[in-house]
Amino acid sequence: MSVSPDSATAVRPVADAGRETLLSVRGLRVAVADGTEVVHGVDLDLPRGSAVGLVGESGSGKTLTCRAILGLLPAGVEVTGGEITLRDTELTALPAAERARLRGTHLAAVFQDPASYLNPSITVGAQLAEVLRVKVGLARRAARQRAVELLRAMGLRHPEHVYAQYPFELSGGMLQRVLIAMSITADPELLIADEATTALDVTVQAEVLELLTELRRERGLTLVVVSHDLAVIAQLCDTVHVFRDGGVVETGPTRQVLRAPAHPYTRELIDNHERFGIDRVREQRSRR
Ligand SMILES: Nc1ncnc2c1ncn2[C@@H]1O[C@H](COP(=O)(O)OP(=O)(O)OP(=O)(O)O)[C@@H](O)[C@H]1O
Repeated sequence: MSVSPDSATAVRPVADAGRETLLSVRGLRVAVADGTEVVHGVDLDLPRGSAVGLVGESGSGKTLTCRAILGLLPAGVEVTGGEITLRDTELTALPAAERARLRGTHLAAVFQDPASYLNPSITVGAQLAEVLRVKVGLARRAARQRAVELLRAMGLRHPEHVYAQYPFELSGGMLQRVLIAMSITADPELLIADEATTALDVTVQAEVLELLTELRRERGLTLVVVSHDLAVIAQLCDTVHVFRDGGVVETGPTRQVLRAPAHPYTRELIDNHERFGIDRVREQRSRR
Protein backbone atom coordinates (compact mmCIF):
# COMPACT_ATOMS: atom_id res chain seq x y z
CA MET A 1 0.00 0.00 0.00
CA SER A 2 1.38 3.38 -0.86
CA VAL A 3 -0.20 6.05 1.25
CA SER A 4 1.06 9.57 1.43
CA PRO A 5 -0.29 11.96 3.97
CA ASP A 6 -1.70 14.88 2.09
CA SER A 7 -1.93 15.69 -1.55
CA ALA A 8 -0.57 12.48 -3.12
CA THR A 9 -2.91 9.69 -4.16
CA ALA A 10 -3.50 6.91 -1.64
CA VAL A 11 -3.63 3.63 -3.54
CA ARG A 12 -4.44 0.26 -1.96
CA PRO A 13 -4.39 -3.01 -3.84
CA VAL A 14 -7.89 -4.09 -4.85
CA ALA A 15 -9.19 -7.58 -4.17
CA ASP A 16 -10.10 -8.36 -7.77
CA ALA A 17 -6.81 -7.20 -9.26
CA GLY A 18 -6.35 -10.72 -10.69
CA ARG A 19 -9.43 -10.49 -12.93
CA GLU A 20 -9.20 -9.63 -16.62
CA THR A 21 -9.30 -5.88 -17.15
CA LEU A 22 -12.25 -4.83 -19.28
CA LEU A 23 -11.36 -1.17 -19.48
CA SER A 24 -8.43 0.87 -18.31
CA VAL A 25 -7.93 4.60 -18.20
CA ARG A 26 -4.36 5.90 -18.05
CA GLY A 27 -3.36 9.50 -17.45
CA LEU A 28 -6.67 10.89 -18.74
CA ARG A 29 -6.66 14.63 -19.25
CA VAL A 30 -9.71 16.66 -20.27
CA ALA A 31 -9.84 20.36 -21.07
CA VAL A 32 -12.83 22.67 -21.60
CA ALA A 33 -13.36 25.11 -24.46
CA ASP A 34 -11.12 27.91 -23.11
CA GLY A 35 -8.25 25.42 -22.71
CA THR A 36 -8.58 25.03 -18.93
CA GLU A 37 -7.69 21.50 -17.88
CA VAL A 38 -10.38 20.05 -15.59
CA VAL A 39 -9.32 16.37 -15.42
CA HIS A 40 -5.63 16.00 -14.60
CA GLY A 41 -4.25 12.56 -15.36
CA VAL A 42 -6.85 10.11 -14.01
CA ASP A 43 -6.09 6.37 -13.85
CA LEU A 44 -8.88 3.78 -13.47
CA ASP A 45 -8.97 0.01 -13.87
CA LEU A 46 -12.24 -1.79 -14.40
CA PRO A 47 -11.88 -5.54 -13.95
CA ARG A 48 -14.57 -7.47 -15.83
CA GLY A 49 -17.66 -7.95 -13.68
CA SER A 50 -16.53 -5.47 -11.03
CA ALA A 51 -18.45 -2.49 -9.67
CA VAL A 52 -16.32 0.60 -9.32
CA GLY A 53 -17.53 3.71 -7.53
CA LEU A 54 -16.52 7.30 -8.24
CA VAL A 55 -17.14 9.76 -5.41
CA GLY A 56 -16.11 13.33 -4.73
CA GLU A 57 -17.55 16.78 -4.45
CA SER A 58 -19.45 18.51 -7.24
CA GLY A 59 -17.16 19.60 -10.07
CA SER A 60 -14.37 17.15 -9.21
CA GLY A 61 -14.36 15.56 -12.68
CA LYS A 62 -16.39 12.36 -12.23
CA THR A 63 -18.90 13.02 -15.00
CA LEU A 64 -16.36 14.25 -17.54
CA THR A 65 -14.24 11.16 -16.87
CA CYS A 66 -17.30 8.97 -17.57
CA ARG A 67 -18.25 10.97 -20.64
CA ALA A 68 -14.69 10.67 -21.95
CA ILE A 69 -14.98 6.88 -21.58
CA LEU A 70 -18.29 6.95 -23.47
CA GLY A 71 -16.98 9.33 -26.14
CA LEU A 72 -19.80 11.71 -25.21
CA LEU A 73 -18.05 14.90 -24.08
CA PRO A 74 -20.01 18.16 -24.39
CA ALA A 75 -19.19 20.46 -27.34
CA GLY A 76 -15.83 22.18 -26.86
CA VAL A 77 -14.69 19.74 -24.15
CA GLU A 78 -11.86 17.46 -25.28
CA VAL A 79 -9.57 14.67 -24.19
CA THR A 80 -6.11 16.26 -24.29
CA GLY A 81 -4.04 13.37 -23.01
CA GLY A 82 -3.97 9.78 -21.86
CA GLU A 83 -5.49 6.54 -23.05
CA ILE A 84 -8.79 4.74 -22.62
CA THR A 85 -8.44 1.09 -23.55
CA LEU A 86 -11.33 -1.34 -23.98
CA ARG A 87 -9.55 -4.69 -23.92
CA ASP A 88 -7.06 -4.12 -26.76
CA THR A 89 -8.71 -1.14 -28.40
CA GLU A 90 -7.53 2.38 -27.63
CA LEU A 91 -10.76 4.38 -27.78
CA THR A 92 -9.59 7.99 -27.88
CA ALA A 93 -8.10 7.51 -31.34
CA LEU A 94 -11.26 6.03 -32.89
CA PRO A 95 -13.46 7.97 -35.31
CA ALA A 96 -16.73 9.36 -33.89
CA ALA A 97 -18.85 6.84 -35.83
CA GLU A 98 -16.96 3.93 -34.26
CA ARG A 99 -17.33 5.46 -30.78
CA ALA A 100 -21.08 5.76 -31.42
CA ARG A 101 -21.23 2.10 -32.45
CA LEU A 102 -19.48 1.04 -29.25
CA ARG A 103 -22.01 2.99 -27.17
CA GLY A 104 -24.93 0.70 -26.68
CA THR A 105 -23.17 -2.39 -27.95
CA HIS A 106 -20.22 -2.46 -25.52
CA LEU A 107 -20.59 0.61 -23.32
CA ALA A 108 -23.82 2.07 -21.98
CA ALA A 109 -24.91 4.67 -19.49
CA VAL A 110 -27.83 5.90 -17.44
CA PHE A 111 -27.94 9.37 -15.96
CA GLN A 112 -30.06 11.39 -13.55
CA ASP A 113 -33.39 12.69 -14.87
CA PRO A 114 -34.49 9.79 -17.09
CA ALA A 115 -37.48 11.73 -18.48
CA SER A 116 -35.15 14.04 -20.40
CA TYR A 117 -33.82 11.07 -22.41
CA LEU A 118 -37.27 10.01 -23.61
CA ASN A 119 -39.57 11.48 -26.22
CA PRO A 120 -42.69 12.65 -24.31
CA SER A 121 -45.03 11.99 -27.24
CA ILE A 122 -44.10 8.34 -27.94
CA THR A 123 -44.96 5.41 -25.65
CA VAL A 124 -42.03 4.04 -23.69
CA GLY A 125 -42.54 0.60 -25.26
CA ALA A 126 -42.33 1.98 -28.80
CA GLN A 127 -39.12 3.82 -27.86
CA LEU A 128 -37.60 0.69 -26.36
CA ALA A 129 -38.65 -1.39 -29.37
CA GLU A 130 -37.06 1.20 -31.69
CA VAL A 131 -33.74 0.85 -29.84
CA LEU A 132 -34.02 -2.94 -30.23
CA ARG A 133 -34.60 -2.57 -33.98
CA VAL A 134 -31.70 -0.16 -34.48
CA LYS A 135 -29.11 -1.59 -32.07
CA VAL A 136 -29.96 -5.29 -32.22
CA GLY A 137 -31.55 -5.49 -35.68
CA LEU A 138 -34.77 -7.14 -34.51
CA ALA A 139 -37.85 -7.10 -36.75
CA ARG A 140 -40.88 -5.11 -35.57
CA ARG A 141 -42.78 -7.97 -33.95
CA ALA A 142 -39.69 -9.53 -32.29
CA ALA A 143 -38.65 -6.09 -31.01
CA ARG A 144 -42.06 -5.59 -29.39
CA GLN A 145 -41.92 -8.99 -27.75
CA ARG A 146 -38.36 -8.47 -26.52
CA ALA A 147 -39.26 -5.00 -25.21
CA VAL A 148 -42.04 -6.46 -23.05
CA GLU A 149 -39.65 -9.16 -21.79
CA LEU A 150 -37.07 -6.53 -20.92
CA LEU A 151 -39.61 -4.40 -19.06
CA ARG A 152 -40.59 -7.47 -17.07
CA ALA A 153 -36.92 -8.28 -16.38
CA MET A 154 -36.50 -4.74 -15.04
CA GLY A 155 -39.02 -5.59 -12.32
CA LEU A 156 -41.88 -3.61 -13.85
CA ARG A 157 -45.24 -5.20 -13.10
CA HIS A 158 -47.79 -5.44 -15.94
CA PRO A 159 -45.13 -4.87 -18.61
CA GLU A 160 -47.66 -4.98 -21.50
CA HIS A 161 -49.48 -2.10 -19.87
CA VAL A 162 -46.26 -0.17 -19.19
CA TYR A 163 -45.26 -0.72 -22.84
CA ALA A 164 -48.27 1.34 -23.96
CA GLN A 165 -47.73 4.19 -21.50
CA TYR A 166 -46.25 7.61 -22.18
CA PRO A 167 -43.31 8.88 -20.10
CA PHE A 168 -45.50 11.32 -18.13
CA GLU A 169 -47.63 8.41 -16.92
CA LEU A 170 -44.67 6.71 -15.18
CA SER A 171 -42.95 7.52 -11.87
CA GLY A 172 -39.25 8.47 -11.72
CA GLY A 173 -38.29 4.97 -10.58
CA MET A 174 -40.25 3.35 -13.41
CA LEU A 175 -38.70 5.70 -15.96
CA GLN A 176 -35.22 4.88 -14.69
CA ARG A 177 -36.01 1.16 -15.12
CA VAL A 178 -37.11 1.86 -18.71
CA LEU A 179 -33.84 3.74 -19.33
CA ILE A 180 -31.84 0.88 -17.82
CA ALA A 181 -33.74 -1.52 -20.12
CA MET A 182 -32.82 0.68 -23.11
CA SER A 183 -29.19 0.87 -22.06
CA ILE A 184 -28.78 -2.91 -21.89
CA THR A 185 -30.70 -3.86 -25.08
CA ALA A 186 -27.55 -4.93 -26.91
CA ASP A 187 -26.01 -6.64 -23.89
CA PRO A 188 -23.21 -4.14 -23.19
CA GLU A 189 -20.25 -5.16 -21.05
CA LEU A 190 -20.00 -1.89 -19.15
CA LEU A 191 -22.79 0.21 -17.68
CA ILE A 192 -22.07 3.65 -16.26
CA ALA A 193 -24.68 4.84 -13.75
CA ASP A 194 -24.02 8.54 -13.20
CA GLU A 195 -26.15 9.77 -10.28
CA ALA A 196 -28.80 7.44 -11.72
CA THR A 197 -30.69 7.10 -8.43
CA THR A 198 -30.06 10.55 -6.97
CA ALA A 199 -33.49 11.97 -7.82
CA LEU A 200 -35.41 8.95 -6.53
CA ASP A 201 -36.88 8.59 -3.07
CA VAL A 202 -35.08 6.24 -0.71
CA THR A 203 -37.29 3.16 -1.20
CA VAL A 204 -37.34 3.43 -4.99
CA GLN A 205 -33.61 4.13 -4.97
CA ALA A 206 -33.03 0.88 -3.04
CA GLU A 207 -35.07 -1.04 -5.63
CA VAL A 208 -33.14 0.40 -8.56
CA LEU A 209 -29.83 -0.33 -6.80
CA GLU A 210 -31.01 -3.90 -6.31
CA LEU A 211 -31.81 -4.11 -10.03
CA LEU A 212 -28.28 -2.95 -10.91
CA THR A 213 -26.82 -5.55 -8.52
CA GLU A 214 -28.91 -8.26 -10.19
CA LEU A 215 -27.83 -7.17 -13.67
CA ARG A 216 -24.24 -7.32 -12.58
CA ARG A 217 -24.68 -10.81 -11.12
CA GLU A 218 -26.82 -12.28 -13.89
CA ARG A 219 -25.22 -10.70 -16.95
CA GLY A 220 -21.69 -10.24 -15.68
CA LEU A 221 -22.10 -6.52 -16.32
CA THR A 222 -19.23 -4.29 -15.18
CA LEU A 223 -20.55 -1.22 -13.37
CA VAL A 224 -19.20 2.28 -12.89
CA VAL A 225 -21.29 4.07 -10.29
CA VAL A 226 -21.01 7.82 -9.82
CA SER A 227 -22.70 9.08 -6.68
CA HIS A 228 -22.52 11.76 -4.04
CA ASP A 229 -24.03 9.22 -1.70
CA LEU A 230 -21.42 7.08 0.03
CA ALA A 231 -24.17 4.67 1.10
CA VAL A 232 -24.93 3.96 -2.57
CA ILE A 233 -21.25 3.32 -3.28
CA ALA A 234 -21.01 1.13 -0.18
CA GLN A 235 -23.96 -0.95 -1.31
CA LEU A 236 -22.88 -1.47 -4.92
CA CYS A 237 -19.13 -1.13 -5.32
CA ASP A 238 -16.09 -3.31 -4.59
CA THR A 239 -13.67 -0.51 -5.32
CA VAL A 240 -13.91 3.24 -4.89
CA HIS A 241 -12.00 6.13 -6.43
CA VAL A 242 -12.18 9.42 -4.57
CA PHE A 243 -12.06 12.43 -6.90
CA ARG A 244 -10.98 15.89 -5.95
CA ASP A 245 -10.28 18.87 -8.23
CA GLY A 246 -10.02 16.75 -11.37
CA GLY A 247 -7.77 14.05 -9.91
CA VAL A 248 -8.08 10.84 -7.88
CA VAL A 249 -6.80 11.27 -4.32
CA GLU A 250 -7.59 7.80 -2.99
CA THR A 251 -8.33 4.39 -4.49
CA GLY A 252 -9.00 1.07 -2.81
CA PRO A 253 -11.50 -1.55 -1.72
CA THR A 254 -14.68 0.31 -0.71
CA ARG A 255 -14.87 -1.30 2.69
CA GLN A 256 -11.32 -0.34 3.63
CA VAL A 257 -11.54 3.16 2.23
CA LEU A 258 -14.79 3.92 4.05
CA ARG A 259 -13.73 2.30 7.31
CA ALA A 260 -10.18 3.67 7.42
CA PRO A 261 -9.71 6.48 4.90
CA ALA A 262 -6.04 7.18 4.20
CA HIS A 263 -6.42 10.60 2.59
CA PRO A 264 -7.58 13.62 4.62
CA TYR A 265 -10.05 14.58 1.90
CA THR A 266 -11.72 11.15 2.03
CA ARG A 267 -11.95 11.52 5.80
CA GLU A 268 -13.60 14.88 5.31
CA LEU A 269 -16.12 13.40 2.85
CA ILE A 270 -17.01 10.66 5.31
CA ASP A 271 -17.29 13.14 8.20
CA ASN A 272 -19.63 15.29 6.13
CA HIS A 273 -21.63 12.25 5.19
CA GLU A 274 -21.84 11.17 8.82
CA ARG A 275 -24.17 14.01 9.54
CA PHE A 276 -26.47 12.71 6.81
CA GLY A 277 -26.49 9.07 7.80
CA ILE A 278 -23.10 7.38 7.57
CA ASP A 279 -24.69 4.67 9.73
CA ARG A 280 -26.38 3.50 6.56
CA VAL A 281 -22.91 3.16 5.02
CA ARG A 282 -21.53 1.22 7.99
CA GLU A 283 -24.61 -1.01 8.25
CA GLN A 284 -24.42 -1.94 4.60
CA ARG A 285 -20.69 -2.61 4.79
CA SER A 286 -21.05 -4.85 7.80
CA ARG A 287 -23.82 -6.89 6.12
CA ARG A 288 -21.55 -7.80 3.15
N1 LIG B 1 -19.48 21.69 -20.79
C1 LIG B 1 -18.62 22.22 -19.93
N2 LIG B 1 -18.00 23.36 -20.22
C2 LIG B 1 -17.11 23.93 -19.37
N3 LIG B 1 -16.77 23.39 -18.18
C3 LIG B 1 -17.34 22.24 -17.83
C4 LIG B 1 -18.30 21.58 -18.68
N4 LIG B 1 -18.69 20.45 -18.06
C5 LIG B 1 -18.03 20.41 -16.88
N5 LIG B 1 -17.23 21.48 -16.73
C6 LIG B 1 -16.33 21.75 -15.60
O1 LIG B 1 -15.45 20.65 -15.46
C7 LIG B 1 -15.22 20.35 -14.09
C8 LIG B 1 -15.57 18.90 -13.84
O2 LIG B 1 -16.97 18.72 -14.02
P1 LIG B 1 -17.73 17.34 -13.84
O3 LIG B 1 -19.13 17.53 -14.34
O4 LIG B 1 -16.95 16.24 -14.43
O5 LIG B 1 -17.74 17.17 -12.25
P2 LIG B 1 -18.53 16.14 -11.34
O6 LIG B 1 -17.54 15.65 -10.35
O7 LIG B 1 -19.21 15.13 -12.17
O8 LIG B 1 -19.60 17.07 -10.64
P3 LIG B 1 -21.14 16.78 -10.31
O9 LIG B 1 -21.10 15.81 -9.19
O10 LIG B 1 -21.68 18.12 -9.93
O11 LIG B 1 -21.76 16.22 -11.55
C9 LIG B 1 -16.05 21.34 -13.30
O12 LIG B 1 -15.21 22.40 -12.94
C10 LIG B 1 -17.09 21.80 -14.28
O13 LIG B 1 -17.51 23.12 -13.99
